[in-house]
Amino acid sequence: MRRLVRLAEVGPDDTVLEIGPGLGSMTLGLLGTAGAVVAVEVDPPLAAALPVTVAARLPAEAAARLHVVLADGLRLGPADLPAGVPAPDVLAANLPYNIAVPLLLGVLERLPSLRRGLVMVQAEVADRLTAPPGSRVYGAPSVKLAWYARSRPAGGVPRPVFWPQPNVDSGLVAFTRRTPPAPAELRAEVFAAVDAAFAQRRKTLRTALVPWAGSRDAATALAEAAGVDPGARGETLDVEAFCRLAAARRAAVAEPAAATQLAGAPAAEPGPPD
Ligand SMILES: C[S@@+](CC[C@H](N)C(=O)[O-])C[C@H]1O[C@@H](n2cnc3c(N)ncnc32)[C@H](O)[C@@H]1O
Repeated sequence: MRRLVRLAEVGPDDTVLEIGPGLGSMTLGLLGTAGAVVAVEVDPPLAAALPVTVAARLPAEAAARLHVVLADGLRLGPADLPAGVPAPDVLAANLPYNIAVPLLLGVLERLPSLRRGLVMVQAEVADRLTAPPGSRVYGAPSVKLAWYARSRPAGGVPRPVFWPQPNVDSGLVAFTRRTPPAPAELRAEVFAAVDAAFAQRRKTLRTALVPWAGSRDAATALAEAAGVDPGARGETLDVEAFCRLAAARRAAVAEPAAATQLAGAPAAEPGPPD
């Protein structure tokens, strides 16, 4: 946990968002350097115990920089953040592993103040989140994270450093927010194309995109309009190519002739990112 805190490189100008502080081992470290820590805990007894733990171990000045929020990180939005505290610019967290991907993508979507972060997740999830196109583990989480941020693996965390020892390995993911590769209003359509492409990842785009495009012909036409080989698989496409696919579909739906071809294709509804 000390390594995570050190690698997060937080300073007195940073407000750190920690999701799932649990017993507070990481919170204590973060309070050593951060200007403020907003710790979001869903479990009421743990949320109540955290300020007590911190007050018992740190000087009052440091304890005063902790702001505990009793909330579900999966629904966390700006309205849940403490008043009078600068909005968090850094996410530093040992995320609950079973919901790490939707937690990460969700806070990047709903909290635009987050500029960078370092999270600990299950090792396989770290590999998937940071995988480049063409990699065996590249998938929907990789593309969706690439919409929001540049990411990189920041090292593995072997089981024996934990007590009790978990039955999975852990990995760190560092990220820095980027300007999204397409306008925000296209995000749901891009993610719908991504979900379709990876729902059948061994299939070519002309087949895998049928549920999204409406038909095989429409999927082929959209891929060609986007400058993408319809015979390629989704795992070869970067986020920019998925943006071109989504833009092609938007354009086709807006055009009556193409809309006829695309009849029956479900429109992407704005929704949660994962
Ligand atoms: C330190 S994290 C995860 C630890 C470890 N990586 C794992 O997955 O087992 C565990 C903490 O996250 C909290 N937690 C779980 N789900 C949460 C959620 N949706 N929002 C905020 N906190 C959550 C739990 O109550 C617990 O205190």
